[in-house]
This record gives sequence, structure tokens and C-alpha cells, in this order.
Amino acid sequence: MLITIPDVLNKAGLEKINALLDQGQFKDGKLTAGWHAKLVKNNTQLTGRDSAAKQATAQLTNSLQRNATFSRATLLRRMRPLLFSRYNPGMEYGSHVDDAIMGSDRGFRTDISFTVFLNDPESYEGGELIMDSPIGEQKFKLPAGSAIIYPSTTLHRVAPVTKGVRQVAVSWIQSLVRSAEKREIIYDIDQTRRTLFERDGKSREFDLLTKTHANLLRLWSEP
Ligand SMILES: O=C(O)CCC(=O)C(=O)O
Ligand SMILES: [Fe+2]
Repeated sequence: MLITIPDVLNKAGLEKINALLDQGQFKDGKLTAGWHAKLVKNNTQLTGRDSAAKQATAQLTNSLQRNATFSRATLLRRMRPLLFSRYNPGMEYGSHVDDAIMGSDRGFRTDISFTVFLNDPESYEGGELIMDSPIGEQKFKLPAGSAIIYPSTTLHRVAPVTKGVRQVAVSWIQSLVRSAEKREIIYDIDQTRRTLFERDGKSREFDLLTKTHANLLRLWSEP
């Protein structure tokens, strides 16, 4: 399931994060890529070691975790530290799949990848996040403050930036539910029971769907 989430950050939140990033020391993005992704990764990044990045990470992580759509769609168990990337003209990230396992102890399974767009799409050319799919490529260039979450199983790339600067935050999630298909079923039931609740209050139908939602989570979630 691929979902876009508007307004993860409001204008004030965006301004604060971008001001913090302006103080950061962006380094070559190849430092955090796997051996095959390194071959096609050409961007700059701020990692958690940078103090500006630490503050930006705390703020954006908080905004993501408070976002209802983000939490319902990801069924977040844990998240890798955010990486802030800046693509200057000529930079791109060619086709790759994200590493399945991350962390120095190799204890983190990536189920979901996401990008939070941090600057105005009108301010740069190119830089679309492009997903490979059986029906062709899907391109995303979202407004500043919006996020896209997608299964980490997907081949994807970032088109070359030809003008201006593309600034984003990216990270990975280990979900309570490993399978994207199962997460989608749980998400759909959750959305449906909430719509029912808004329409009719706590009806018998709402109760049964809530029971099914809870029981599927019990069946499919992993520690
Ligand atoms: O910049 C993006 O939107 C995605 C970056 C990416 O694919 C990655 O860091 O693995
Ligand atoms: Fe990626």
C-alpha cells in the first residue's frame, strides 16, 4: 500500500526544520548506502550525528508519530533515525531497492520506506520520487510538509534535479505487520469503522468491525 499524507508538518514546523538544516553539514550520501545502491546514489545528507539534525529529527519524528494516518497506515513498531537529504542540481538517486535489514546488530527489518518533502515543489525541477510498478512508473513530487509511505519491497529512484534544490527527510519502519497486503486490510477496516462511527455512532456494525480489526492485529502482529 502506497499512501500520501498531507500536512505532516505545518508552515511553522517546516520553517523550523529547514532553518535547522541550513546550519547542518551535509555529507556525501554514499556513506549510508548499501554496496549496490552506492553505485547510483548521488546526493548529500545530514545524519543523526550532526547536532542540527538531532533537533530536526526530534521535531519531525514527533510530528510523524502524532499523525493519525501515519500511525494507522504504518502500524509502527519502530523507526530508523531520519536522514535529511539535499539534492543539488545534477544530483539523483538511481534505481534501487532499500536494504531489507538495517542496524549495526542487523536487528531491524525494513517493511516501509518513506519520504517527507521539505521544500516547495515549484522551487526545483526534476527530483520526482519514482516507483517502479507492473503498470509502469508512478511519479511523486509532493507539497512541502507532505509525506509518502511505500512498501520497502519496491524498486524506486529519484529523478535528476535539473534546477534548484530538493530537500527531503527519509527513513524506514519496521511495522507490527510485516506483509503490505495484511497492513492494507487492517488499514481499510480501521478507516471503514471510523467512517461508520462518524455516521452512526457506536453501532453493532462498528463494534463488529472493531472486533475484527483488533483480532486481525492479534493474528498478524509480530513482537
Ligand atoms: O529521496 C527520496 O525520496 C528517496 C531516497 C531513497 O530512496 C533512499 O534513501 O533509499
Ligand atoms: Fe531508497
